[in-house]
Amino acid sequence: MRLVFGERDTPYEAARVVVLPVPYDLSLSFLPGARRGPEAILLASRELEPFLLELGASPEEVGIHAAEPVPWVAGMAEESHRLIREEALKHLRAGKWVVALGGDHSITHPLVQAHKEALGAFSLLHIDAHADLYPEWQGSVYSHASPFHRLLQEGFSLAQVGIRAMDRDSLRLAREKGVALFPAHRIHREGLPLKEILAALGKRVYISLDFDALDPSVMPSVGTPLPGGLSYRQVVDLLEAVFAEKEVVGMDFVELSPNGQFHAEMTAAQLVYHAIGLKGLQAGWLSREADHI
Ligand SMILES: N=C(N)NCCCCNCCCN
Ligand SMILES: [Mn+2]
Ligand SMILES: [Mn+2]
Repeated sequence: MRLVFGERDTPYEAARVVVLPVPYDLSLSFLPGARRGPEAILLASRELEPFLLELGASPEEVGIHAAEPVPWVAGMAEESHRLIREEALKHLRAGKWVVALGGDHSITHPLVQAHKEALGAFSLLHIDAHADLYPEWQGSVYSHASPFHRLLQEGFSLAQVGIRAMDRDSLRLAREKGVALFPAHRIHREGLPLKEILAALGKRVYISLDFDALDPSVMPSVGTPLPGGLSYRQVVDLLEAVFAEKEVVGMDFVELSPNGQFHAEMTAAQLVYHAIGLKGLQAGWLSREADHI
C-alpha cells in the first residue's frame, strides 16, 4: 500500500508540493533506524487535523503528493546520493516544491545540489543539535556528520540554529567561512534572535531541519539525542519568521528514528504539515481564513 501524506493525496500533475520519502540511513554514527522515519511521518500524518488552527488554513489545499520512496544501494553511499539527487531534480524540474523526509542527514547534500541545479543560488538555514561540519566521520565523507562541510566547500552560505555539539575544528571552519552560528545555549539565555537570523540569510533559502534540534523531551526519537534542545514553539516561530520574509526554495526533515514513542512521530508530522502551510501562505497558494484566531 502506497503511503500518502495526510488524508488526501493529490494526483501528481495537480500537486504543488511533493513529499519525497528518502529512507537512506547508511551514514548514521550512533543509534540506527532513521530509514523508518519517512514511513512513520506519513503514517502519523493521517491523524493530523487538516485545518491548521494556528495558520487559519488547511495546508492540504495546496495539493500534496507523496512520491515513491527514493531507492538506495546497500553499501554504496555515492550511488545512493546520486539517486537522491536525480529523483529530487525530476520533481523540481516538474515545478514541484519538494519536502524531503529522511533518512539520515547525509541526504541534504544531494538534495541541495539538486535544488541548486534546478533553481539557482540560495542560502542555507540549518536547524540542528549538531553542526555536521566534519570533513568526514568514521572514514566517510558521506557521513551524516559531514553534509555542511561539503556544502561550505561548494560555496554555500550557511546559518546554523540550535547547535549544541561541534568540535573545535568545526568551530574554526565555521568562523573561517563566515557561518552565522546561533547556538542553543545563547537562544535559551537571550531568546530566539529572529532579526539576526533573517539578516544572515539571503532572499532565497533552503531549510534543513534535523529533528534532534528539538529537545529530547519533545523529540526523543532521534539517533543522537542531546539535552538543551529547542522547544516546538521556538522551531515553529523560527519557521514562521523565515517563511514570512524569504522565498523558501525547499526543505528537508531528517533523522527521525522511530522508537515506539508515537508523540514524537506526531510532532514530526505536525511540523512538516505546518511548514507546508507556511509555504502555501508565502507562495499565495493559501490564504488565512477570515476567522483566523
Ligand atoms: N548526529 C550527528 N551529526 N552526530 C555526529 C556524530 C559525530 C561526532 N560525535 C562525536 C563523538 C565523540 N565521541
Ligand atoms: Mn544533523
Ligand atoms: Mn543532529
